[in-house]
Amino acid sequence: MTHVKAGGVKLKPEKGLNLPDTALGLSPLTAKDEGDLAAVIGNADMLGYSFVSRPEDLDLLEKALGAHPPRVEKLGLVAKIEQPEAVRNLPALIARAHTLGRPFGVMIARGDLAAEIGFERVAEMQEEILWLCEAASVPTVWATQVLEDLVKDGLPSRGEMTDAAMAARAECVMLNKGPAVAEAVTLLDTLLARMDEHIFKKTPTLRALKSW
Ligand SMILES: Nc1ncnc2c1ncn2[C@@H]1O[C@H](COP(=O)(O)OP(=O)(O)O)[C@@H](O)[C@H]1O
Ligand SMILES: C=C(OP(=O)(O)O)C(=O)O
Repeated sequence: MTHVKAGGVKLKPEKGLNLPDTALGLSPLTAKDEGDLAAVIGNADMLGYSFVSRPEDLDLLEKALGAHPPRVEKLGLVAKIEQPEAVRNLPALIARAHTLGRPFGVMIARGDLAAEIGFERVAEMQEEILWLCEAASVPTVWATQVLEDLVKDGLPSRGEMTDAAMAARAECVMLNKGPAVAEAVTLLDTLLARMDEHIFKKTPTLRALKSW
């Protein structure tokens, strides 16, 4: 441990650990995930795939889904982009996803992404993900800590209002759970409607892409 808030913090149980400089060689599809697939297929409209980083990861999931015939074409797939490798491989991931014949989207999973690439690089990588996805007509989800102070404590910070408004550049926004999540939905609705009149997506400078 090299850095901690003044006064210290308690590590909560079952928290994940990120080891950004280590190739863990973990599969993004665990035995538990495979066991849960039947319930997902039976109940959900889409499936969020955490720590997907290579096109082969998509094949792995597709194969596991194939074990539950008939094929559910309509089950959407959302690739949660949370590692530098996933940003680097995003064009290949999108190309492979387009062969699968199911709705496909990308989540900018800023929680793990920040832990993996460093907080100071998140905005930059977020841009890169938005550019690539716009070019490929892949819908994006602006996720993690959106209006977090409002959702948790009932009052938004100034900074998070701007972040939430900028979410208009994605096709979808994810809110995390909390007591004031209903207020956040109402506020987001207003904010995004205002931004709709204001901007259309983004104006990329199309600099050379380099995720890491
Ligand atoms: N580099 C990695 N770091 C952490 N988890 C990984 C990694 N690669 C694959 N995984 C898999 O992803 C799972 C974590 O998924 P999950 O907890 O759903 O993540 P999220 O934070 O996106 O919700 C782990 O069970 C693990 O098997
Ligand atoms: C969306 C994310 O994952 P989780 O589902 O763990 O919040 C994230 O890491 O930002």
